[in-house]
Amino acid sequence: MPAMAPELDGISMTENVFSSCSSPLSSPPSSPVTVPLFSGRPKRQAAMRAAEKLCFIINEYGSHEDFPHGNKRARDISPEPEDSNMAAKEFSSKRPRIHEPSETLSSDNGNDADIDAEFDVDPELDTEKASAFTANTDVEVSPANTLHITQPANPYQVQMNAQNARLVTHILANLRAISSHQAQTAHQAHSALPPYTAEQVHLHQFMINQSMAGSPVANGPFMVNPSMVDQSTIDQPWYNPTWFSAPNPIISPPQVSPFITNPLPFIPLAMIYTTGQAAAPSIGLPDVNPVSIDHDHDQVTVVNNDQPDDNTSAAISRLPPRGPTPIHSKFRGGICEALPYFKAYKSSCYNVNLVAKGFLIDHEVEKGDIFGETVVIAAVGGNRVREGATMVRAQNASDDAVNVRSLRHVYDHNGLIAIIAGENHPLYPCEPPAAYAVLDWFHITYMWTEKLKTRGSQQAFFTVWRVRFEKANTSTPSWWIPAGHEEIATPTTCPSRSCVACGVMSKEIFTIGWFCLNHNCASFYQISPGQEVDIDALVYSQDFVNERTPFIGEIPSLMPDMPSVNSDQYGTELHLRTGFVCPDCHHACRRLYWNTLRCEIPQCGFRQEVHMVPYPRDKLDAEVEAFEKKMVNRRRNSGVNDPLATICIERHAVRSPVMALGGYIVRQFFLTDPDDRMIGSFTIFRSNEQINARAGGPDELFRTLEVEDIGLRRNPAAVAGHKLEGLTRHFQQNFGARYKFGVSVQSKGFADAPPAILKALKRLDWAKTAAVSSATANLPLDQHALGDDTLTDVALHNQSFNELLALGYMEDDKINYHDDGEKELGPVVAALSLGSPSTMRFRPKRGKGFDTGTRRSRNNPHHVDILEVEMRHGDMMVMAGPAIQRLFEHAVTPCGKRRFALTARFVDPARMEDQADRDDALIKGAIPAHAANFEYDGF
Ligand SMILES: O=C(O)CCC(=O)C(=O)O
Ligand SMILES: [Fe+2]
Repeated sequence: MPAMAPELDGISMTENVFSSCSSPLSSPPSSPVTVPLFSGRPKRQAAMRAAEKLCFIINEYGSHEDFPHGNKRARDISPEPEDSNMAAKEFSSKRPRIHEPSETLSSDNGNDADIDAEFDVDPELDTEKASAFTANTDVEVSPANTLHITQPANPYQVQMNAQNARLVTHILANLRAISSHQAQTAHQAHSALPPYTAEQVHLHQFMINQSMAGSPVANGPFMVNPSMVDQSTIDQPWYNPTWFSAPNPIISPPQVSPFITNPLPFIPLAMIYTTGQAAAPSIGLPDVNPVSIDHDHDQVTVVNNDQPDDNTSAAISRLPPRGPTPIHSKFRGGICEALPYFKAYKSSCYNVNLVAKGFLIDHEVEKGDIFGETVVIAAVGGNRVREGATMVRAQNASDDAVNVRSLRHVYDHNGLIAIIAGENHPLYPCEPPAAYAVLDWFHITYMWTEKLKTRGSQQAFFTVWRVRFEKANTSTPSWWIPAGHEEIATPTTCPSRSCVACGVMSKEIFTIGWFCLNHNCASFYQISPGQEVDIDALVYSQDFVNERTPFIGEIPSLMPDMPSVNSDQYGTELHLRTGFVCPDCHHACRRLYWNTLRCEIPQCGFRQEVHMVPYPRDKLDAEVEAFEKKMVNRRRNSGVNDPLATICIERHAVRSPVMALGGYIVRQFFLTDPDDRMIGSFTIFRSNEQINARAGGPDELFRTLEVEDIGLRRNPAAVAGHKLEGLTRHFQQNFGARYKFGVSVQSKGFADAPPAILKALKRLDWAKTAAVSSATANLPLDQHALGDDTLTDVALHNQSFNELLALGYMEDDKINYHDDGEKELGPVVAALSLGSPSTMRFRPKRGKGFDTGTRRSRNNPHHVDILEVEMRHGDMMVMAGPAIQRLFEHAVTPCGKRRFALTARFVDPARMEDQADRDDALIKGAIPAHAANFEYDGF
């Protein structure tokens, strides 16, 4: 087990300084490297673009000669999310010189738009980098579909076609990862890494094949040097020798053994080659998390920087942990939803009012970090700066950074903090039992600043804060230490001394002797006056590592209480909306279902009903009263004197007079395009007590949905199945034809829908007809010809709805800006609001030519809202005109603890690509005969 290697480059194992990463391979690939891909039908454009991208990345991230030892481009790896696109954009701006043997490479089936979309090509971009690399690069496409990519000393041949474009992207990601490895190993000790298991190889092949789905696999690229495979694993029942040599690799689901926690461990493609030569695997320490999730909104925004898997440490085999984890999770969302002491989706430190509560240690590790049995040392602060296409930790840590202040508070006040370990921590002492596992409660025994070298630079330095955590309860064994590998350390005391220059006390933490660790002092890192410490020579002293400081105080349980409804609660309050730790298997679970707590581990099967208590009328009234007060102020401040809208830019939301339709008070707004042409209508139907109280009306529907299980659940909205999977913030159940809107929601046919759903559908059908007819009547004559051509097409607008999406919102849930403009959708969308009041806002999309002013949000300028409408219990709204969805986006924010929205659309089977989908839509969208009992008359 590499982490246990006794002596590494003069650093003893008890010091734990970077010991786990190394290469199992020694021989560099011979030159030229051949990256054989698939042969098949040539597609000139795709091949050329892929070649360009390859050239760019090679140039940017290191040549093949770097692979085994070089680190010249190491700082540029693992770009921030947006940067993977940037790289693609940069490479495409200037093309390498390309020689085309025209006789064989006709672009008969080329589709540039598709290819550009695939590579995020932006031909406008021009950068110095791109010109620098193109100057040195020649690409030749040979008649045999082989690309010869020539740079000084870097000849490549790539056989490719249009279909393997994605695979090329995959390879490029790996090339970068390999550079990452170089950067790290340059600083790290080397020891033999166990070879990959046969299973891991197979999994990787499977993953590549998945990404190649649909392409003709004529000549498989997957040949693995048998010396890289752990021979003892190849006689496992799932082993198939053809994985390692077959020209047509098996495409079958991998059989995941229990010891691989992530179903698709990421094994660097560079180990799969045909030359018989080995390249170094990527087990480096990526700089940044490749996927970032914005959880502030209901629809999480995930920016995927790389392959959705950064499981680079999967290739390291370690001993199993000695004991079970107190709490573990497959998902970061599970940890954040279930644990009160860690709710940081992006940061490593979670604080409440500047007091740190939980700390995540994962792949972002600096030299000198420790993951030990009792002591954990981690770097914090040291802001990242952009270096080329990458963010690197290079700025001095600020004393005022929130994380630093929050940790400092725990240190100063002798508090406790929970540590959670991510599976990619390169120093994980055991086989990580889960993507995330709670270690224990720790206290902070020292905080100091250190000087580190900027990656890839011998001269540049930056300071980080460093925190030494010590396990609070040392009488219980640490589960993460494999049995038989317990520490044998005699507790010591680390000497400390005050600095004569600044008076601040520093511990003597390094073997070379004492020096000042206060980065604000002139003597910082001066071993003697004027003499700088040699950073490369720094090794923690035994006295420092083995120092033990008993924790005095009570140590709470790590296990949070199960959410349960008490007498004064109703089931949808914020604190009941959280995840939970499964009492049976201790998996930290997200709250997936509206009225059930279900463990996310299928084999566990834990399930507990949540008793949803009907939300009392007086509570709803109180919500409306508070909402009303807020809105009155809003209207006053925005200068809008309208009983239904609080924001209204008249130019883009032209108001009709207030009307009465059925029993409702109705206001219609015509939304306009940048040239002031009316392109759609938005109609709000204000309900009243009489309408609400009628049989089959909103009161009855609300009461039914409150207690009936209609299947509401949250669904993955981003990187489904990945540990960073993002769920929608609200709960959904679709009825009728399936509505594909980026969130994967299954649909129940109307024949199986509860009466409440069919009743709502009939009401919405009525509202649609009423809204569209009055819009046609209200639309000024001179706008008929100017507007979107379908705006006045009543027949088109009158298609009966065949789909209804039920949304459930608990306290604080919402739906962020989006459009309902999927290509299968008809031009009208109608919704019925039940329960807590809410606002619905519209704003122009970016890049559509609107000039309404912008609002800065998280450094992203967004157009301001042009319309904000209030929706209360029983109200209905209708959006009509497809251009509304093309030009505007809308968001809904409920202001209360329980709201349902029932939104109906027409999903056009004729516009579905797949016959099976068409058939399904026709069957599920068919309105059953008994729905005729629920016809609605508008009162
Ligand atoms: O919650 C609502 O009222 C509307 C939801 C919505 O915009 C949608 O379902 O697309
Ligand atoms: Fe919507």
